[in-house]
Amino acid sequence: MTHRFRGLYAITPETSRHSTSLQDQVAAAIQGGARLIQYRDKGADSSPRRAEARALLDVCRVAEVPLVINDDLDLAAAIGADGVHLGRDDPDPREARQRLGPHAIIGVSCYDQLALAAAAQAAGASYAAFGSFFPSTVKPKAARPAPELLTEARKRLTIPLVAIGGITSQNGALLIAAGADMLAVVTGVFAQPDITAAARAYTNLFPKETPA
Ligand SMILES: Cc1ncc(COP(=O)(O)OP(=O)(O)O)c(N)n1
Ligand SMILES: Cc1ncsc1CCOP(=O)(O)O
Ligand SMILES: [Mg+2]
Repeated sequence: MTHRFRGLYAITPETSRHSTSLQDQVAAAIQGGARLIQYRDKGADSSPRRAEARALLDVCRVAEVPLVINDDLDLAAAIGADGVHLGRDDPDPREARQRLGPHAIIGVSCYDQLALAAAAQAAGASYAAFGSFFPSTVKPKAARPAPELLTEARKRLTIPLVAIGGITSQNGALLIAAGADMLAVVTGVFAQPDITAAARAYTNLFPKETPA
């Protein structure tokens, strides 16, 4: 069986609200092999966000690809999403685990800090995310770890490792070689004219797993 946390992790862009179009974009990313989808909307307006998240959950359920909600534990619980991604300004991972249950995906941002990742693992996180490894227009002020952080994290942690930030299909391979299980990407997938082809280019960076 292919590992659940291996491959492209596609994170939705913040665009004007056209939920049909966002659904189509996510479907295209899944078509290109995305293994995990995150709905990331930093807007304050919770009502359209709920509708959009529900619509994406429909797409993800049909494709049997998990949907994670960024920041908003209440929204994740309300729509029955597969999990939530939490950063330093977000709810505690222990609370999320309690609310969403033992099988939920609880992702935690660890920036450039191994200590945060160790704490996240102890708190029941499903994966630890590090980055931004490269300059990102989505989060220009993010911490900038070296890829070697992934190698160190691999030695110290047992949970899967997600790399994020300015990742392209050219620079992604070095992060996988350093220890990343997943590449989390916004621009390199969703700002491209052919989303499926763009997603496929990341998917192809991961060696195909042969059935046992
Ligand atoms: C997979 C993944 N990694 C990191 C982040 C960033 O989370 P956070 O630091 O909470 O910042 P916002 O995304 O909420 O602006 C993420 N969303 N996903
Ligand atoms: C949410 C987030 N956290 C660190 S970098 C980043 C944005 C990633 O977007 P992109 O893949 O376009 O650089
Ligand atoms: Mg956050």
